[in-house]
Amino acid sequence: MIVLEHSPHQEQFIRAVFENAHYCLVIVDDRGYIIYLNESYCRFLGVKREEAVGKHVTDVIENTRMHIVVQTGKEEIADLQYIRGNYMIANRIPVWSEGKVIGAIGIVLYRDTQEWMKMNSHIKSLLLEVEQYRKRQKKSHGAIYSLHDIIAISPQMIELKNKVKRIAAGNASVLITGESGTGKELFAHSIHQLSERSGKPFVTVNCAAIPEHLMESELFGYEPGAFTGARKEGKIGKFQIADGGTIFLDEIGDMPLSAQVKILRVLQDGEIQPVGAVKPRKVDVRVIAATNQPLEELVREKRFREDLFYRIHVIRLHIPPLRERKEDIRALTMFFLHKISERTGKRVVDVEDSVMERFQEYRWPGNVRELENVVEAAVHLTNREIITLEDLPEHLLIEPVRLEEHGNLKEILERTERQAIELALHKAKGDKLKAAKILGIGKSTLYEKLKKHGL
Ligand SMILES: Nc1ncnc2c1ncn2[C@@H]1O[C@H](COP(=O)(O)OP(=O)(O)OP(=O)(O)O)[C@@H](O)[C@H]1O
Repeated sequence: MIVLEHSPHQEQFIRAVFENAHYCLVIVDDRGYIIYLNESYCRFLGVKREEAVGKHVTDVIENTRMHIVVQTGKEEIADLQYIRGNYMIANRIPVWSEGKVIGAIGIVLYRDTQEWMKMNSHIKSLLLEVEQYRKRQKKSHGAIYSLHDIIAISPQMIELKNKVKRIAAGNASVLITGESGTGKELFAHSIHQLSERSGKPFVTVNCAAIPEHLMESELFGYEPGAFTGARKEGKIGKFQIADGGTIFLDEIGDMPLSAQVKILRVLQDGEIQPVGAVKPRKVDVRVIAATNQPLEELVREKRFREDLFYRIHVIRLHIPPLRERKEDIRALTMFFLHKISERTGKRVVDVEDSVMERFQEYRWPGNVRELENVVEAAVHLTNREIITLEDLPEHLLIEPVRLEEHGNLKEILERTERQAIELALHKAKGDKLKAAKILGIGKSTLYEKLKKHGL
């Protein structure tokens, strides 16, 4: 710059550096939001500059690590990055000011020459081979979901996804709370995927599924001959398998108190002590825990250690139940329809308006998992391309009245009448005459009521 100040062509030089056609350039701020993307990169990614600037870099560039570089402050030189079907070479350089990282510059080199193509295909075949090994390894100890797999339209969920982007890099423990089936596991995977630990193991432990007397050896392993009945060669615990990566303690509310003390020790000192070992061992593991139980209550009842509770909920992500984010229902339904149709090869493309209305009213006690199961069952049941009320399970059509929610008696009666008609139509497989018979009313009364309820 100092040199350029003396040049009458300063602007042209700067433009040539920034907009050079041979490389792609991106600049992000300290939170990973794009503040500049050069024309080559826009063209390469197929995005408009005005749309990309201001977005989080992970929303625009595949497999980027720019948001991690601004967190770690460490430059990454000549890193292989897979973008749009090709391996590129990326340099990511943090920019510092007054002792703080204020952003980062990313440069992706690509030249459309035969040479590069040759090298690219060579790298591709090598990496394909590596990928096979990785996949095998990941199946047992890897995160398979990323933030892209979390379908979200509601502001609460979009905010949660943004929060994940902010907290993924770093080592702070995360506590994910929410009812069963809300997507806690998906979020845990995504945090790991977005973190600098993503190349290392992601190990899941379902605390509710392990009997209390086996918990310690499962988590921390044991030494050869540690106890009678132990394996001769000893056993490696989940914390050791996860070393360098992340451990996901699902259903942590079910963790016995004896194991809780030991987890506290890992969090405080980074040490584990396998059963029967004389000396502790160092491990570097990030802990993500999830629960659908009110941990605060368990703490009050002395079933969960208070000190551990504070340690694990450095960052808390609360995933709201589906009934509190109704905007997501349509998007999730369409997503599952598409996924299940593809898997089963049965073409089902939409749901009727009445089905969507029912989905919006239903309380979804099993949350997204229940919605997925309902859509799956309906796809199997239907013989049309559009799901109708007849394809839904009965319990979805008639729901118990909750006084506090469903208004006065007139409203409750109206609602119950509508549900009874829907159920009768369901049982009669859409045959209105039959449905009227089931309900013990005349055909014309049924037509009147159908009209009244907009069915
Ligand atoms: N926002 C979402 N987008 C796409 N799929 C989702 C979403 N939320 C949940 N799912 C799907 O719903 C199912 C349940 O999700 P998940 O296992 O993450 O829930 P959970 O909260 O961990 O449940 P539990 O407490 O019972 O373990 C999974 O099949 C998951 O893929």
